[in-house]
Amino acid sequence: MFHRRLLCPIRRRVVLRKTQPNENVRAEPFCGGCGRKVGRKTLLHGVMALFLETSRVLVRSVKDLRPLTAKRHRVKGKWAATLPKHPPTRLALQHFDATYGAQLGPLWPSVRVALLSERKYGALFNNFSHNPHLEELVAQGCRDFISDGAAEASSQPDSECGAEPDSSGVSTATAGVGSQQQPPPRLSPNIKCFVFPRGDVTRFKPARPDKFGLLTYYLMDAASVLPCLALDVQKSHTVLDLCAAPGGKSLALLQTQSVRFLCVNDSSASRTSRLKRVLHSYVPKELLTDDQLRVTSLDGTMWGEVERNSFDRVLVDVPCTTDRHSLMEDDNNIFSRSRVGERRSLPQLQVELLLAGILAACPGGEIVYSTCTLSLNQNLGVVEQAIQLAEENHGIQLQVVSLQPLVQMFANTFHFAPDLHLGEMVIPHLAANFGPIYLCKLRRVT
Ligand SMILES: C[S@@+](CC[C@H](N)C(=O)[O-])C[C@H]1O[C@@H](n2cnc3c(N)ncnc32)[C@H](O)[C@@H]1O
Repeated sequence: MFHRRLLCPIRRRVVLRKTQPNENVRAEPFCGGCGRKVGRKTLLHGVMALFLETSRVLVRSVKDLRPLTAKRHRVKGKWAATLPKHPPTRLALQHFDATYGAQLGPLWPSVRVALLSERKYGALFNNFSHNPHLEELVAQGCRDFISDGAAEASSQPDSECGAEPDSSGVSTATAGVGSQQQPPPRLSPNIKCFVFPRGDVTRFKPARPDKFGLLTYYLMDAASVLPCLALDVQKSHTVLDLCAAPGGKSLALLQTQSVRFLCVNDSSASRTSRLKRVLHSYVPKELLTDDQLRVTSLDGTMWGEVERNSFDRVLVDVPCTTDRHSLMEDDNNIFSRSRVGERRSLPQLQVELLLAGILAACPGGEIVYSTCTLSLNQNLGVVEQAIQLAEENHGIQLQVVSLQPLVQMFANTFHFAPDLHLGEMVIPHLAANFGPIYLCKLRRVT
């Protein structure tokens, strides 16, 4: 058996890998981490990605960049028998090339490289911990993108979207039915999410517990905070998080310290247990009492049968193709051949969940729908269908609330997809590798 050093542009580390046995031609290089073939083009992209990550040089010598050349072997290695013929990650990439290539056009190659590269995290600061680490984060070069965005927006003159600025310079407008003005969202000063600057791919250290055992920050895709900001939770609101596990967004909502009552639900029992663990690791016991928090494990599509017209705010963060995960991990991958039916029925499940969320909101209440996929079928398609079904089957009228003010506030932190006619989408970019996150806000008129 021979081993060669190889640079994997997907896992982006140099690995040792047994070369393929019984090959007498020049083999394609393989990634030792994920088992994928690595073409020269991808290899180049990987090198470029590494080059951008100047602070984290993983290439130890020029030899590392050489493609793997196979040697002759007589014995067939075991690994060949266990390697799946069609790894789900490769099926996912083929699927995305076909659909997103057409959808995003010239943007797709750069989004593709970013999706295949290491994602960037944000540190959601835990206000409930006795936290001496704020200065530490700032000293490392991190900045709170939320307060920075709000400060930048307040220093700008009136935005282009024709909306009224509020006292803090944040503004909003509605599109869709009636296209009326909306009261502007007021971002809670309590919610802070730290990120390293553009192009800086330094990793956060794992959060440490404070003297009471509460962790000081929660690492999550910083773009995942946007649906929580879009929800615009105000003092004394009741909030439902319909698909809540593992709990990053629930935690972000609690950080606002405005929620009077939060109901967190997830149909998966194991993920609900994880959600409870997260809440107990970040939130003091006295804030987790039954009159402030309810944890349930129900099928969210049935929520309308249980509790209607109740909540001021509803977050519907649905299960989706989780594009990044699908490209990186073969385990539990929705593109595996055994899960084709489940994947195809996702948009139907998403429509049912959004409709249940709409029914759970009170008239005048607001609903935010979000996913972590670039798929039009799972994003705009679902919202359009849910709006139609709400009207036809339940006589509920909805307004689409423009999120342009949020986009303008955070344009220096995230890359947003241009020209979406419904909702907004953060698209991955090598210099700011967050997302994908799609979000769309609806307001119940009746
Ligand atoms: C994208 S994840 C939610 C992530 C979560 N909001 C967060 O920020 O940590 C989607 C969740 O939906 C849950 N789910 C799937 N089908 C569901 C259903 N019918 N009702 C409620 N939850 C469901 C999954 O178990 C999964 O935890």
